[in-house]
Amino acid sequence: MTIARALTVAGSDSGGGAGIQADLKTFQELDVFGMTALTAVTAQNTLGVHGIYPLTVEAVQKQMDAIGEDIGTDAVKTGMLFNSDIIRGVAEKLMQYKWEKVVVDPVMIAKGGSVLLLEEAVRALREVLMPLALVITPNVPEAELIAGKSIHGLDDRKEAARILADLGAKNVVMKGGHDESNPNEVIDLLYDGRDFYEFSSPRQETRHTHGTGCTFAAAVTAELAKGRTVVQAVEVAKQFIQAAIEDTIQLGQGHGPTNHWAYRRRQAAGAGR
Ligand SMILES: Nc1ncnc2c1ncn2[C@@H]1O[C@H](COP(=O)(O)OP(=O)(O)O)[C@@H](O)[C@H]1O
Ligand SMILES: Cc1ncc(COP(=O)(O)O)c(N)n1
Repeated sequence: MTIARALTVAGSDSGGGAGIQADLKTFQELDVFGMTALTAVTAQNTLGVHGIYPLTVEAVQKQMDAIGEDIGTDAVKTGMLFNSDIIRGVAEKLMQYKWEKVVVDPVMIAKGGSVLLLEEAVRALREVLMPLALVITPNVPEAELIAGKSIHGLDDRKEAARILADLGAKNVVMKGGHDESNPNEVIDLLYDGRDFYEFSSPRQETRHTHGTGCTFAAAVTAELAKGRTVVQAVEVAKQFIQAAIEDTIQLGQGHGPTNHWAYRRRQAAGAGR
């Protein structure tokens, strides 16, 4: 039996809702063999980030070497990279192993406001990592910072997506969770350098959105690993995150995690009908 493989290069969330943990759960649910290269350990729960312990560049690169020299991977996702040294080290390994299906989730700030990417690292993200991205998945505040442009509504998002594509990302998925110009739906916007595609879903009234960005990008990565096109991968990822947000699980006292089982359970229920 052959199985699609995906590697996530990201931070650990002890609370299990975001970071490496969200990525692995999502890979597993989408039938992809998940592997990890940790960049930082966070002490985190639904109430916030209580400690950040970055790893050395050597430790990050050694983990990527361990995968590159043996198992190999069909796709790679990057999440929390924390500083410019780690970004440069990761970029070096992506090039060395010629990993081309690279999904960059430019994680910057946790939902509670904690900084997951130092300010000094934004330039490296823009100059070194973005040109290696097959897909970049910023939320609106991240897109504003990278593009250097404030965003209010869909037209601004389109313009910012063009700026990000000019910086080298082959596909830009600008997620719509933070776009409050539309109270009823959440539109994730894909720009492939030529055309725009909109993926819309009803906006859910919930505070349980911890790890939504990680989960969405991990689903894109898993589908790319299986050989889907970018448009197909985003389509599945949108359904995956919508199910994960709708079928709430009640954990913790703050911004709770999403339900990583929901998509598969819905598929199984649909198949049984
Ligand atoms: N309230 C919501 N209702 C439905 N989908 C949402 C909601 N908030 C976020 N999403 C979805 O979750 C994913 C992450 O969105 P977003 O909040 O923009 O990014 P991040 O989690 O990185 O801040 C996107 O696919 C978006 O469509
Ligand atoms: C280790 C880690 N990585 C990423 C996020 C961002 O989470 P979100 O998907 O909610 O933006 C997080 N809170 N912790």
